[in-house]
Amino acid sequence: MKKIAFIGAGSMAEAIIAGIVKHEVLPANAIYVTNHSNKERLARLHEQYGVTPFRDVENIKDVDVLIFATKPNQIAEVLPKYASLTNAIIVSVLAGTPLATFEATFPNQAIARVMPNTSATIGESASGVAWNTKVTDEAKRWVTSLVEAIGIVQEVDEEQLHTVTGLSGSGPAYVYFFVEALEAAAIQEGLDPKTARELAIQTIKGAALMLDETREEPATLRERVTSPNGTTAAGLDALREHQFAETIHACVQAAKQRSIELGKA
Ligand SMILES: NC(=O)C1=CN([C@@H]2O[C@H](COP(=O)(O)OP(=O)(O)OC[C@H]3O[C@@H](n4cnc5c(N)ncnc54)[C@H](O)[C@@H]3O)[C@@H](O)[C@H]2O)C=CC1
Ligand SMILES: O=C(O)[C@@H]1CCC=N1
Repeated sequence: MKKIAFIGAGSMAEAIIAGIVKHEVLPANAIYVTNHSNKERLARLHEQYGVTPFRDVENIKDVDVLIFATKPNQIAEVLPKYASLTNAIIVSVLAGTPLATFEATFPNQAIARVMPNTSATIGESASGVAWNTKVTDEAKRWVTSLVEAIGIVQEVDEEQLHTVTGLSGSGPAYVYFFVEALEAAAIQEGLDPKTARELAIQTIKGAALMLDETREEPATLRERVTSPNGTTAAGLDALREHQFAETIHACVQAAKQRSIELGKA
């Protein structure tokens, strides 16, 4: 039986654990998890998902896949503790941090850099993956099956992971921010909060499902909503006047740039 271990038990680790457990990729007790010091959080993860908390590397010496999910600035302190686990496939979900950082500790091992997002919680992550040169077909298959359990995955060059982070790693937050703004605007323009929330959620959900299920061009779907000289045209004109596309470009570029900086820290 395969055994995997998470080093770091924060939002991203929990989202991946939730997805893996829900899709029964592995028995929950074959998923080991540790964190810096928060015992209550590990106990809660055990209660909620059935995963196995651990403190000592001895408990996971036969682990098949080791998933690093600490913050980028915590990894230097963490890596030496796991240097003895030379049989494990290494997976990192850290933003920015290059494969080379992991290769310094695990020079002969298969290593995958994965950039998931928190929609992994419900099996809807949009993930990117890049591999090191030591990766075998079997390791690729294994990591891919884990990442597919939490959503879809696109293979990219390592350098492109910075852009993937700016698009889909951080992307859920942009969508939530958009919904916050949409709701606030609707409330200011006369709706009550509950009605604004329900309509905003269903609008995002319906539009996302239309994109996914019809596979039509976003521009085609947009045009179908937009009657000549109608309400949507007026709304879109206001977005253009306020530099919507330029704002989104600045957003993705800033997140990409921050990923590059995190990788150099
Ligand atoms: N939150 C998100 O949406 C996404 C996060 N990521 C990446 O995932 C990683 C984790 O992010 P979050 O879960 O949001 O952070 P977080 O702060 O919630 O979790 C970090 C975890 O690392 C643990 N940790 C710190 N030092 C440790 C040590 N010495 N030994 C063992 N565990 C230690 C902490 O106790 C905590 O459980 C980051 O590198 C981030 O770039 C990637 C994609 C999306
Ligand atoms: O904000 C961050 O740095 C992490 C990486 C991608 C999403 N959250």
